[in-house]
Amino acid sequence: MTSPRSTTTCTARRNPPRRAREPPSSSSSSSSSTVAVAGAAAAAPTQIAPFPLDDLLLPSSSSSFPPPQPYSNTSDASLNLRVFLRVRPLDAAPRPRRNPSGADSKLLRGRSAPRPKVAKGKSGVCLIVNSASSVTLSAPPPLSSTSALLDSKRIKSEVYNGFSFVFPPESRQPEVFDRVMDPLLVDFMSGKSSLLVAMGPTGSGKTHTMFGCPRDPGMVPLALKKIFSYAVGNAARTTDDNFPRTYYISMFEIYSERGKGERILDLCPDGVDLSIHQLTIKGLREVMISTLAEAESLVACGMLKRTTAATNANSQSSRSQCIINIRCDRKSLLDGNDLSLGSAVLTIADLAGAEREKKTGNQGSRLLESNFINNTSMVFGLCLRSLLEHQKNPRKPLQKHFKNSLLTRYLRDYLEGRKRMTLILTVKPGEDDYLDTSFLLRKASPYMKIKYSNLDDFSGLSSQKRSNLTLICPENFKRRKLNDLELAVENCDASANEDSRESKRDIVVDDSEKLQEIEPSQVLNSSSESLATLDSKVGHYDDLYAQLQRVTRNEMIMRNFAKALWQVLKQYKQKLLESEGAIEILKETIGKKDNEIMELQKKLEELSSYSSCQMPLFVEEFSCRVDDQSTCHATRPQTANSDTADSVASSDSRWQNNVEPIEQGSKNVLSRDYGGKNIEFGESGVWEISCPVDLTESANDPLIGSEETCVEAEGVASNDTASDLHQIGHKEEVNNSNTDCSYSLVLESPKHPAKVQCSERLLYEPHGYQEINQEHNDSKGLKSAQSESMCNGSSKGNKGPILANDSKRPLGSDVLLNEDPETKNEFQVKELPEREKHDSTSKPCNVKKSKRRLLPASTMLLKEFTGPDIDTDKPKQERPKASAEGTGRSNGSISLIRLLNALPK
Ligand SMILES: Nc1ncnc2c1ncn2[C@@H]1O[C@H](COP(=O)(O)OP(=O)(O)OP(=O)(O)O)[C@@H](O)[C@H]1O
Repeated sequence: MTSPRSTTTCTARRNPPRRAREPPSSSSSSSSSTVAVAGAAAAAPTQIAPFPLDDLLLPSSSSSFPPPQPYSNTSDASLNLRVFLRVRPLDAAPRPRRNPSGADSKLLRGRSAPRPKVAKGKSGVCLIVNSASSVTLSAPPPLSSTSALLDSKRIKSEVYNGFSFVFPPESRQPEVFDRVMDPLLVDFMSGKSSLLVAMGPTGSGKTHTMFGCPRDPGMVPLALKKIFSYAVGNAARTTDDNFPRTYYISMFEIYSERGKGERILDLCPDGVDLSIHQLTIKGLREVMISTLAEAESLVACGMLKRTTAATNANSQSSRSQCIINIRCDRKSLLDGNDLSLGSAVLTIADLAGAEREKKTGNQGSRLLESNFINNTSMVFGLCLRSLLEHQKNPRKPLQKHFKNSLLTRYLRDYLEGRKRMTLILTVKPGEDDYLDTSFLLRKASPYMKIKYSNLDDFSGLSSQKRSNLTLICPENFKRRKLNDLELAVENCDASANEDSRESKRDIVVDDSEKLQEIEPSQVLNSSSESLATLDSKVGHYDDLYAQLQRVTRNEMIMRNFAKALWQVLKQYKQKLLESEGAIEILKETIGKKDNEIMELQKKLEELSSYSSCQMPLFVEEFSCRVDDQSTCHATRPQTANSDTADSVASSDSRWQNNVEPIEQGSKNVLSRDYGGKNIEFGESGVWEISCPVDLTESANDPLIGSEETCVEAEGVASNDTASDLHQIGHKEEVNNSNTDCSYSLVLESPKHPAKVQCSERLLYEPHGYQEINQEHNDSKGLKSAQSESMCNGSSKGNKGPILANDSKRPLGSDVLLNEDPETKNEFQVKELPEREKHDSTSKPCNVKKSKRRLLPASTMLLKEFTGPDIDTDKPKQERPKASAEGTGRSNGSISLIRLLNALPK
């Protein structure tokens, strides 16, 4: 640590040294006191007399403002961030400075400082101070008629209020000091760290406010002056505070040279480039000061060293973020102990002002500096905005914007709300400055809503501790360990009463509330220890108390976390139980299904026993019986080569050809079509129609049983309807030998001829065909006619019209069979002209396809047996081919036989 005297001979690195001027004093008395202070301080030791808080709270002599109140004494526990606004005088145009010469002037090397451009004829203002906390910002009138039109809908003026105080242009530095700096000083001397930041566009007066000039000193010189004046004043007094304070100053700037990243420069004499680690800057010199003169000299050297340059907006524009730290350390020197009782730091930051390239006219490296300055300002604003949003909605995480610049990394504690900060915004009220001013006010005015409710930066002085023990927290207790503190307590109080100490420690550790109840006077009376010793003990109890609070807070956090974890585990357990219940139900269902499968397998095994039996031959039968007992009966014979699917197909065709009208007595069957499933009745009467089994359908799929039964009737006469043809009943017959089966309908056609669509498909495994016998049975006399099945060679694939030319038909009628190209199985039956001549009673009919398809129960049952492999709705071509092995019989067919046997007769 360099002594202050050695630092007075500093070497200005960048800016040439200014001519030292006597700092002006507000009054002659203060001036004389300053001199006296300097003289006294020169002879005084480095430790400065204690700082009485009461003196600070006295009305300020330099102004008529009410006495400053320390922020921490405000009744509002969650004090908002204080945001002051200072409006620069409009006519305080920056005076162009002479170009700094010499090697120190790196930034202005090789060119003269440009004169700031002063707008001509624009003397209007855009900012008006309404009250002590409110301003109105008005947009300047548009320059052209076009922009006037465009801007006509814009908001002309905005009111910003809620500022802690608005300093009008005519306000003086001491007024600003009283409002802004004095309360900070009170806190600072009370052991609380704080930060004052000046923000604003370039040339708005930040540096002027913070540092001022020798004739008009700013916040820093005035603060130093006040600190040392009180220190010296109290040194002459007798005071009960035996702990003198020591003050240190450190200064540094963060700058960017030619855009090569951020750098830190120690502004103290002989300072070098530094680096930042966490919140501390490695190698930063801290100069202990004991007099005001030393402090002012040190600050002046630092300001001369600071990087500045001339721009169009400011002849001496700051090109870096400048930070000054004033630290107050308090130590106990009693009993030979050198024990730090805590320290507070007052940080003052003068940020470089945001710049617009258009205004500053910066180019080259100056433009790169502008980028760095604007970027830092933006990051600083982002940090505050994030803090505000986080406080509004704690679910929003506090963004880590501070990582993006060295300045914000250094000020992290303040930007995350752990330490108190004060903002002073500086603006220019000119119309030309409207954009800059508007931007700053819009961005920074919301920061007033930032609250300080959880500060962890309290370091105590003895007087403060005695009055409010619960608020005291050491400045740097984070860096201390509990064991060290206990050891320090023992060292500093070797002569203290052991019992008293133990009891106090127990009080602190066991019950913090009891500690608050201890009156310092009682402690003093009951103990022979000196006040200083007691204070040191209390300070260490505070450390313990802080540790205790931290442990308690951690315990609460862990407890809440455990509770939440327990709830989650309970929910998982409940879900697990539900899943186990569902698994049990599924197991039961599976067991039932297994039983059913077992039963079905047994049935199938029984059915498979039929496989050894000889499969009866196909019998296709068509019978049509009328009410007068006459029966038309057609039987298809078994063909010789019916073991194959082709033979079945051919037999199908023959059967189609075999469809013919049958005339029986007065009842005339005009036509019937097994394949087309159309039967037309020429006259009224009661008809029983027995639809035979369509064995041809079974040819391709032996697994399919009774496929469908469609019955539809409608009258053919013009006025008839389907209701004229009544279905009286039906029956299904299957003989015991399973060789034939039929589905019979009893229909009544009382008035007019009608047509009936009727079909039943019972699918057997093809085995063979018998000869077809057509019989006509009549109760009065048996008329039988046998005919061979006719095959005109058309197969299933034959799509052309088929002329049924069966010479052996009883009535010798020709029927034209048109194969439906879609289904290939349904045919339309039309009578030939010869048939019309032959039968005068016949009428042409309009054959319509069946529109209603009914699945018989047997089909559905068969589906149940055989499963999804059987799909009767599929076209025949898609079904699996039947096994050509005529001897074998599939399970489906066997199941079908059993089903048919089970049908009610
Ligand atoms: N309140 C004021 N009263 C009188 N003069 C002022 C006031 N504020 C600023 N000025 C003058 O305006 C000029 C620019 O001020 P200053 O250098 O402080 O601006 P700045 O905001 O620090 O700019 P930059 O960000 O570029 O450093 C200075 O010459 C200063 O004397």
